[in-house]
Amino acid sequence: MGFRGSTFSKPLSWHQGFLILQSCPIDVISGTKVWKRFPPRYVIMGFFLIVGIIALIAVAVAQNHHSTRNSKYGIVLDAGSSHTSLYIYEWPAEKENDTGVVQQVDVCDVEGPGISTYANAVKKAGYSLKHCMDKAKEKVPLEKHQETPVYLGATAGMRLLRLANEDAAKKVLSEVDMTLRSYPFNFQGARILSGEEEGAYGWITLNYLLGNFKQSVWPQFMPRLFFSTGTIGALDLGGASTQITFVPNQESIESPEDIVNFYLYGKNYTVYTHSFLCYGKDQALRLKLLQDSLQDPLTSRVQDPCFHQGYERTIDIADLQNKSCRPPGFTMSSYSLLQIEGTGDYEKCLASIDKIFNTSYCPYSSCSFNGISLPPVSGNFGAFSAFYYVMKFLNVTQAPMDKVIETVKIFCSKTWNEVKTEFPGIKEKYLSEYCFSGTYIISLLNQRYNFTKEKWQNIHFLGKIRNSDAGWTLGYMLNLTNMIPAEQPYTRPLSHATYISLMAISSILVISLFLIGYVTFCKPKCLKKEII
Ligand SMILES: Nc1nc2c(ncn2[C@@H]2O[C@H](COP(=O)(O)OP(=O)(O)OP(=O)(O)O)[C@@H](O)[C@H]2O)c(=O)[nH]1
Ligand SMILES: [Ca+2]
Repeated sequence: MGFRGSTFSKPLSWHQGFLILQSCPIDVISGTKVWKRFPPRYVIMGFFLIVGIIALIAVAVAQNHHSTRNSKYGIVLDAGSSHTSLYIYEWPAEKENDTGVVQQVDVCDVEGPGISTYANAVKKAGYSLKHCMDKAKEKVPLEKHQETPVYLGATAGMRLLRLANEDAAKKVLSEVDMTLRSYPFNFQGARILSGEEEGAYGWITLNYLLGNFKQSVWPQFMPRLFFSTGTIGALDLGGASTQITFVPNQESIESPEDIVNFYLYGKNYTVYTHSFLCYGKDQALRLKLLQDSLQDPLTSRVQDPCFHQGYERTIDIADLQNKSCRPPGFTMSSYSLLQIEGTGDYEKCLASIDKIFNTSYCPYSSCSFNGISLPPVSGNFGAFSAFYYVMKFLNVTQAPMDKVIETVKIFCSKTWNEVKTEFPGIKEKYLSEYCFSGTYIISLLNQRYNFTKEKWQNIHFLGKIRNSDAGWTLGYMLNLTNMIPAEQPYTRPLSHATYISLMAISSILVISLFLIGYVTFCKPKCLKKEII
């Protein structure tokens, strides 16, 4: 490759060569091809700019590359009434106290039912967890095993077992404890959460993942009206219990036993939370079936509007008459099997569901049901677990309340054959109960919690937030690992990535402006004879 332009009568010094490259247009000849003429200084500018951008991208990538080297892990097992799930969380060790840095990296659903069903075969309770624990050993780097905390929290299923048979509950927990202790992690215990804990930790999870606890530094310079530092309420529908948790207007709080006070990131939160045992989706259905069977204690055949026309189910009454969850006015029935025949009628289903709630008395200015105080619901809510599974199936997670009611009404009126044909891949246990579940959710949210048509629009049905499942487990771990500081940790106004990017952009701008200014204002003359 050679250069053709001004002819050189004698060898050039490097300085003259540099001046030539800078100042006069030359032809770049490659082989026999003469490339387009263009001013070399633009070549130099472009070259430096490209090099600069590549360097900056490399810095940004290197800077943000998340190596597991400084990562920490935590494992939480959610031993629910219907099933157990194992969650693995990871976070950068150096950022422990920031909000929103912990993220869920894996979830394993344990095969089989919840651990409370192993009351008569306690060994299976521990054994059932092995597969997921073995997977966790592979997922968490070997060198981190010893420092990784493991927690098991059991919820309403075990609360009911403890009520019915405390000794069996203890045996199940000790089997689970023994199994988890046999793994190389830092086991921190297996215990039954209270309903209030389950509600409160679910609220913490939602607001942590949404970054609502972070008191942004900007409001100190900007009026608060530009930045909402509010929190979002939490609605959890499990199999055996349901929780409602939110920050109400302070003057509307009337039942101190439903209040939890948090001091997080330098701010006080007075949170209302209540857990309704026996009002999770599965137990509510059992309450309704028991209630229906009382209509005529002598007959064992019941027409049920919450199941589709043509659907039949035979239920063992003994199974229904779980000692802990019973409807008001319950009496033992004289027969052992209950035959259900579906009739598929939303309005009648709603009416039969109403009967499992006692709304005849309220010792407060406002109640949800069964004499429990409920301050007026206000603000945004995240609704997860079965609230989400059911609304997602019915495809109404974003729909207004009227549309939800219309959809459930139409779905309930379908015959069982139509439903099975339309949804061939759905588990029959779930598919047969969506009519009941959808109606139950409407009854609970609209009639019991008084989410009016307007307030319904503030309910966000969600399964995950930024890849982490909504639920109590993350909040539980954050609390037990002290990753939610009472005081607001010092945070720079800009995140590190934003700072680097801004620096990079301004450097490119400065360099470009300099080069443009140089090219524009000190136009070099073409090389005079005398330089050569
Ligand atoms: N339709 C549907 N239902 C589901 C799914 N997963 C769980 N469920 C049901 O939804 C209900 C709530 O599920 P979970 O939130 O896991 O309930 P849980 O934690 O076992 O119950 P609690 O101990 O009361 O919290 C139960 O009746 C489950 O059987 C799903 O993917 N689809
Ligand atoms: Ca649950």
